[in-house]
Amino acid sequence: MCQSPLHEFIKGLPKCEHHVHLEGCLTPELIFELAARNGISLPTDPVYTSISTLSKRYEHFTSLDDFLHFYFEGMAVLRNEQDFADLAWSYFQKAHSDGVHHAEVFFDPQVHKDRSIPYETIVGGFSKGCQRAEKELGLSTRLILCFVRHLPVDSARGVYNELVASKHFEADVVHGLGWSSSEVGPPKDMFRDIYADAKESGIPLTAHAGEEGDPTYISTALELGATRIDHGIRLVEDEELMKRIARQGTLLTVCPLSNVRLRCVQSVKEVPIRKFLEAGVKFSINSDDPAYFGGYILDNYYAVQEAFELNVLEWRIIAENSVQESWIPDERKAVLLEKIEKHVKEYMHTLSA
Ligand code: HPA
Ligand SMILES: [Zn+2]
Repeated sequence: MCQSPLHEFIKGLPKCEHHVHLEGCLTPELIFELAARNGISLPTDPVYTSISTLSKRYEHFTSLDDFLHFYFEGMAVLRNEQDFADLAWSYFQKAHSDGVHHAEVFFDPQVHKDRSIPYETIVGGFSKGCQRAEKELGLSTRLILCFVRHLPVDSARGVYNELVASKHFEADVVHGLGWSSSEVGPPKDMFRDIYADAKESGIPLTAHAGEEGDPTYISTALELGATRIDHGIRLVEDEELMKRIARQGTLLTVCPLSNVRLRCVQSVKEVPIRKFLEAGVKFSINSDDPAYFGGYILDNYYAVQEAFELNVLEWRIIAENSVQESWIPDERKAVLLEKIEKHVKEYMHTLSA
């Protein structure tokens, strides 16, 4: 629990989330529920004995790849369109209660297609969840199709071709592309050709880089056309690149609790929040895979507050940058900026009352 006097202010602060994997919202409870619903046997590994043994295992990831093993294994319980819709809806409800007004969410179609789930089932289910969140919770949402670096490029190309054929980008069903999964190992620029095609079609591009990998992973992502960087914490190791990112206004989508769980840092205090603020680097604070990393977006905001004791002005900058760099029309940005201003004013008023 956050002990800061700003606790209530942070809770009510209008938030945008830009870095959350819908499959990373698959809690142990939901894994067991969907396995039963779909008649799927869970792996024989004893960690799948119960919800609590599985939850306990999540507290001891040794690296990104150690986590990814469980993340990809857990997804096997998702079979039908309704499973995907229910998973997305479970995330949006939680995000809404944490003060999220706009959410840009990743999904990994290659991994599901690898298990013979059709592209239409995956996108159909997740977009149903998005539509429900827009209608019932008033959130704006964006689906970001994420390529994975541990599978062959041909598999990514196959999914990209399905996106093009479905016209889901033109129809506002899928709004952007990203890449994720194992960072160090596969070629840094493995999606060069796909990103070049997507850029030509005007599709917004982001990329996981600088999480475990050094800053050259970030510069490669920028070279390939990414206009946003997911994680990016190792940017601080390259002064010049950091200045360039600040100058360009490129957003980093930082995930503090993820960085601790995956041992990229030892504690949230090591996440370069202060350095980014001082260097004028824009960033948002996000949950990444909340079902695996011990917290949703508000837990990440609280963890940052405990570690850095930010003031109201600093939180306002973070919240406003999160809106400004969202992939939404200017009218929606104006609505969200106004909500932030109102929230700050009301807080200041309570202080002076
Ligand atoms: O944090 C992450 N990094 C890379 N790939 C991922 N896929 C889900 N979460 C992550
Ligand atoms: Zn991620």
